[in-house]
Amino acid sequence: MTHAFRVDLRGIVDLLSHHLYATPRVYVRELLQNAVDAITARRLAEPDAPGDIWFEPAERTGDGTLRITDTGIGLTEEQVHELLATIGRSSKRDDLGFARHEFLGQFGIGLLSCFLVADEIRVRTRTGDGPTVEWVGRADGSYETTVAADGNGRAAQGTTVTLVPRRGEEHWLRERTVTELVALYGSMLPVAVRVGDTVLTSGPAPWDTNRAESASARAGRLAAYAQQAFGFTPLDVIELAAPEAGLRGVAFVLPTPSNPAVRVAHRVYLKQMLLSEGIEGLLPEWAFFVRCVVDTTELRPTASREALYDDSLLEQVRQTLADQLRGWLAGLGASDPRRLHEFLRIHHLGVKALALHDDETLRLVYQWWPFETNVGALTLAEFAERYGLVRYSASVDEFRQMASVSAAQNVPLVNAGYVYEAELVSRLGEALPDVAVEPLTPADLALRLDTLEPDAAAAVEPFIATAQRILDRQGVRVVVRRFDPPSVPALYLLDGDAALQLDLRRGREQSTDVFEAVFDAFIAGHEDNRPQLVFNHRNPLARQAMSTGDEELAGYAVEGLFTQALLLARQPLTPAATAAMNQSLLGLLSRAMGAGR
Ligand SMILES: Nc1ncnc2c1ncn2[C@@H]1O[C@H](COP(=O)(O)OP(=O)(O)OP(=O)(O)O)[C@@H](O)[C@H]1O
Repeated sequence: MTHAFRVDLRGIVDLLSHHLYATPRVYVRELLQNAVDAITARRLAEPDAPGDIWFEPAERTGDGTLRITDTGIGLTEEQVHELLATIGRSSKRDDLGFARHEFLGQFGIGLLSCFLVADEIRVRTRTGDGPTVEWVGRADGSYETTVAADGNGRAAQGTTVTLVPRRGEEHWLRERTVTELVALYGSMLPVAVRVGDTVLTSGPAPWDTNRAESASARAGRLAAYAQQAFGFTPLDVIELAAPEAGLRGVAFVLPTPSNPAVRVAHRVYLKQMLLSEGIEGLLPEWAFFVRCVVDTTELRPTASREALYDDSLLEQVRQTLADQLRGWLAGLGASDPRRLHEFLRIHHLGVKALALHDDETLRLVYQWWPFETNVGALTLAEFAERYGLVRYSASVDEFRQMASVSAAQNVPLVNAGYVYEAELVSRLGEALPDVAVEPLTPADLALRLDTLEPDAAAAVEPFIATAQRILDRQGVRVVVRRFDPPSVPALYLLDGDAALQLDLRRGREQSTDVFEAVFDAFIAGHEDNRPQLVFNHRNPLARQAMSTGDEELAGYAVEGLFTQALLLARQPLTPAATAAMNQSLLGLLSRAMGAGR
């Protein structure tokens, strides 16, 4: 024997309230939507039928209930049983079960959201010349249907829904809340919506064009809209259109930096009714510098109406809108460089992220974004024009170590150590074939420092041996070179490999016996990858330290110059380095004051 499923309405309401809808506010949206759909359905056969929706909040009805009346198509008694009392049944799907294009609803569950705030839903409805049908549905799952006696029916075709509040939820049905929610969801609807005596529909969408309006008046109006809707005055407004999804709208460029890790939520209307203010995924991830408001006729909502269904149409729309944002950005360089500068100052992170995948944006960064270099702030275009080769450091630390020395050696250097920059600069070579780029690491720089003449090299051997013995415990390799500027006595050079080796050595020092062998395996064969301390033979003080016969003094000088070089390279002082600094400072002080010997 076949049985039909039975549904526990209490369970369903709990499911809706706790898992489907984010807030009870949506009950207003669902009621509005049903009223609009009913008017649409009536107008299919009767194009001039009235289109009015009227909310009477608790203060007005006087008995704590909320009434909402529409001039829509209404329902017959049979339809009431079939549609109102059957969860999941909707009149807005075609014979094949697809959502019908002209309607907002489709799932056949929206009315249930009223149980988030009401214990009882009463419907009085009349279609054509038929009798008025009354339906009362309760949150416990029971319902009754009656046909109103002659003389007690509705005067006109349409439907009135009355919500009897649930205990503790009465505030949802009061005038202030209802007005706020109707204005939020319904202000752009093409039918007249009233709460009490106040009309809350405010006509066309903000982005609709009006021939009588000047461009600056339009810009001012849209800016005012952004201020009221989102609380900021946009840096610029970008027009959006994706005809494949019947989508129109605007993107407001944020006037302050936004966090790229946080996806921006957009305000999306579906057939002129607000779907949600928190729709994500409308734009590609890199577009975190705009907030949009759009209306679409074709994109599909999920059943909760809190999100858009992520299908191929949405993917296509994302591409279309991405192209429009890119086009705006590219055009700004030509039309309004000042604004572009301002935009880049605020949103360079987003633009750089985009430039990683998009050549046009990469060219924009190349042309307009000022990089830190060791010859002042320059755009890459200016840098390439002046020096031919774009030599760059891929880390801020390495740039700091190399900046002054490489400048003194006529090696102009770009700091590409900030987020995305190294990848961007290295991509320049592929995207712009005329631009030559080359990374520079401290190890490369060390190779460019002049070695000593054989005699001089032999003379400093004993010093190198002493210095190396002292600095072995610091994990650095001692080298003597000649380089500019002569004012720098010693240079601490640490590149990526050396940094890894240093970490491994520190790890080994702190590890237990078991892991020592593991660390050793990684360290083996990489002894020469230690950071280098390069003494400058051109620096008088360094040379004095190299030639003094006083071994104690030389030792203090080595430790002192080492810690100074470490600090100049903005490296952290390890306990061993701190000990070396103290020893050197105290030793030198005591020598200077003649207390030692
Ligand atoms: N004001 C109304 N006038 C006429 N019919 C209505 C009205 N409200 C609801 N109905 C009927 O009841 C059905 C169920 O409504 P419900 O809101 O639960 O679902 P839906 O609007 O079809 O879909 P969705 O779950 O996407 O909102 C509708 O399909 C419609 O036929």
